[in-house]
Amino acid sequence: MTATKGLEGIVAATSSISSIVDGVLTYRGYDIDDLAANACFEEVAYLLWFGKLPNKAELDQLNKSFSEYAPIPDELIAQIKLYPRDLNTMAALRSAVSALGLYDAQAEDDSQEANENKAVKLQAQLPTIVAAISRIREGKEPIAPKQGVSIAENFLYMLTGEEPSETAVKALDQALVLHADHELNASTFAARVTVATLSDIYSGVTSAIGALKGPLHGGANEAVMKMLNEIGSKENLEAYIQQKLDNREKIMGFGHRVYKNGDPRAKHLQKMSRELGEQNENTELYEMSVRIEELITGQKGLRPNVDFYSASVYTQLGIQRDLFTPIFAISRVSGWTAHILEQLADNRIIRPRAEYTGPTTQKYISIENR
Ligand SMILES: CC(=O)SCCNC(=O)CCNC(=O)[C@H](O)C(C)(C)COP(=O)(O)OP(=O)(O)OC[C@H]1O[C@@H](n2cnc3c(N)ncnc32)[C@H](O)[C@@H]1OP(=O)(O)O
Ligand SMILES: O=C([O-])CC(=O)C(=O)O
Repeated sequence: MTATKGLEGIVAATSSISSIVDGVLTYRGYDIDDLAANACFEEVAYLLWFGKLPNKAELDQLNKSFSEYAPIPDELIAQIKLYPRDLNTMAALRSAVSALGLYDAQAEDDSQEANENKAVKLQAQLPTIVAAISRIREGKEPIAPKQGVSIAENFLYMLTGEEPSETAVKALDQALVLHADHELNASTFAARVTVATLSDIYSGVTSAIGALKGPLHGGANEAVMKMLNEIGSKENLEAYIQQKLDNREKIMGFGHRVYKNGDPRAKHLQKMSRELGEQNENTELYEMSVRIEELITGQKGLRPNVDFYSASVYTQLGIQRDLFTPIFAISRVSGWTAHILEQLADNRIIRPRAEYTGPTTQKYISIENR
């Protein structure tokens, strides 16, 4: 038995949700470029869960369910108020989603119907939880979700209590579409492993949030912004990057296990970053990002992934850095739950083997003789 480090190249599941073939990403057979240009996030969530684009009545019904489920239990808000103010937002989200399951009477109902309903609930409630965490840690009261508006608009509204601009809603909506699913990435795999033991959907999503938090995965978008902040201005950029390269440090937001010739989502986020900069009449963050890309691609041959330009996009939308990865989760919960449903529809426990490399033929030594 020989292990493959990081399971590189191992095909560990069949899936009909999303695919990456020759650098082209599709959700249920629809090219991500097509969806990014034309679909709203709610349609994409429906597509991921149910395998087809919704018609008008189906989308209206889904939006109605999102509005109905978006409020979170008062008990959960009370718990979030007990979290430390200097919390890590992803740790708080992980804890809150785990607790959310306690307040769902359907949590242990493992019928397909109940699980589909829980997927919709989780999608509706994650934005409310993230906005509540953000406000409560600043000593503010959470803002109740609005009825009848999109997930992107509602989230931005719940952060500040102000009506977001049409540009901001459109940009966030497109970012949500781009982040919704990505085949067997680490967090989705974690979700599938968890529910494959026939554990519940809240446990699966809690596992996934824990996996997404790390800087080698979803946490990279915050790490990119930290780097841009550390660089500070264009004048410092070349020396900063060169030093990182000389020290053989990783440059966050670059490289990918599957894409070796570029992540198809990055160009959309790059365009969004440029357009937001032009509208704000300040393109410095965008220009710095482009220069970093030139240097890293030029010297290392590495291309930006989805996390690289999302950092400057979210910052230009006025969103705080430590909400970037929670926003990723707000989108990806659609994909996680679609994969959970798919796993459960044809389940087998996921239990690979390990190649043992420890000592052998040891004999027990009594404690006095050690
Ligand atoms: C949503 C997402 O999860 S997208 C990914 C987000 N993560 C990041 O942006 C973090 C930075 N990137 C990385 O750490 C990696 O590229 C990963 C985790 C994305 C992929 O990891 P792997 O598939 O294991 O790639 P691996 O680490 O084998 O990279 C191959 C080589 O490129 C180097 N490399 C990969 N990414 C980077 C990077 N961002 N900066 C510098 N060097 C890098 C590696 O050090 C390795 O070099 P070596 O062969 O000399 O040791
Ligand atoms: O697929 C991966 O390994 C990481 C990624 O880009 C994602 O989850 O969107």
